[in-house]
Amino acid sequence: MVATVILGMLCVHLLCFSTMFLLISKRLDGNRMGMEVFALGNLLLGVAYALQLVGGVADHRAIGFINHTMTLGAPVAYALGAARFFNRPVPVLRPLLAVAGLYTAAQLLVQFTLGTQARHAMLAGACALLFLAMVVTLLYGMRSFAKDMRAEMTVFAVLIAGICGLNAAKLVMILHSGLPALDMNSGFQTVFYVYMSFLGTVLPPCMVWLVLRRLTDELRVMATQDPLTGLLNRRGLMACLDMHFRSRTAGNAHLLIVDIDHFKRINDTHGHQMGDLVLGRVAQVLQATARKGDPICRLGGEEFLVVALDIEPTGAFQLAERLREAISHSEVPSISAQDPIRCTVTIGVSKSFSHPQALDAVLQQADAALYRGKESGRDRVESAFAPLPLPA
Ligand SMILES: Nc1nc2c(ncn2[C@@H]2O[C@H](COP(=O)(O)OP(=O)(O)OP(=O)(O)O)[C@@H](O)[C@H]2O)c(=O)[nH]1
Repeated sequence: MVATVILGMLCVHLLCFSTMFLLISKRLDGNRMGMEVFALGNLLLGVAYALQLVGGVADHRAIGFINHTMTLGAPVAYALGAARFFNRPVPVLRPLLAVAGLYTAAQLLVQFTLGTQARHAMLAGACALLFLAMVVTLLYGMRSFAKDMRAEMTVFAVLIAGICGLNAAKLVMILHSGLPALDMNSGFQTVFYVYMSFLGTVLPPCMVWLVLRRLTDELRVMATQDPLTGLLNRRGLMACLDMHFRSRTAGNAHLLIVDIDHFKRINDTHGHQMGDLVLGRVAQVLQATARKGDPICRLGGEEFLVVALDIEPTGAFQLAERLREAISHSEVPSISAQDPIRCTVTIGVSKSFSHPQALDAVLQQADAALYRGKESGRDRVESAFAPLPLPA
């Protein structure tokens, strides 16, 4: 009786959360993060349990076969949904239909050769294996594709290991005691459905949490990154500097403004699309040439900022020279099969600074130096401090 009531509540739970997942997936235009597939998984399991309530556990009519196929289809759907959550573009309907077809055929074969007991044992065994595969994938994911979600993956692995163990126990009990092991009044069935009900309550909020995490991570990136070049934007740079100067050991920094020369001419001659490629190339060269860890940002248009951290004025000037030279030697293949495009940059270097609030002041210094560089003929480095002799 207890297990039957729990099963009924579990049905309602699964179907309600199926609707909720579907609504969430409709709101997630573009990347649905697999929510529509999780909705399908819940629907399959909810309907399977509803059929079980109607026909009884050991039903060997058509309804029992459909129930088993749907029960097995649910974890397959969850696994496909998880793959989509981790950006694997897996198909859903075809694999599910294939599993349904194959499993129904296997059920018919087992039923007519070995009987109902073997068919139930097969379901418990297949579910245990599927859940075991999920636990292994989750443990592997913690070390590879889901490194940033270790805590969440651990929770999922522990919860799914529980249902894997219960299915394995069910298999052993069916093989040992036959169909009476499936009696809804038995202690085992009560434990089984209490645990399933616990999963049905705990897992959906965990799923919603994962989606929320993904969305907030994406928002954070969008708020701090320049979409064209993937470099930081001004807000991202401020956050980086805040973090850097919070450290007690942080030394002085210098700000470099890098401005592409005659960029308007590149746009006018080769088109805006080519101009965008040049911006991307300059961004790559800056990243490859500057020291690892030095924040680089696109200020807007054809202006970039590089913050050289923990550096003396001579070093900052030398870095600016290195950047200027690397950019003047780099090429962007032309879309229209003409000669590759080259560009030069003029760089203004600020005086040293040691706190993030100085950003506006050092920007002005570097900007004034940049202006002098443009006035003096471009493709050069100017600094806000006294000219330094460059090493031979
Ligand atoms: N392709 C492309 N062009 C942009 C973008 N943002 C700004 N621009 C263009 O960049 C050009 C900047 O021109 P100017 O400010 O006159 O500078 P410049 O031609 O590089 O001249 P100097 O800096 O004096 O050497 C303008 O034509 C803008 O339309 C962008 O995201 N993509």
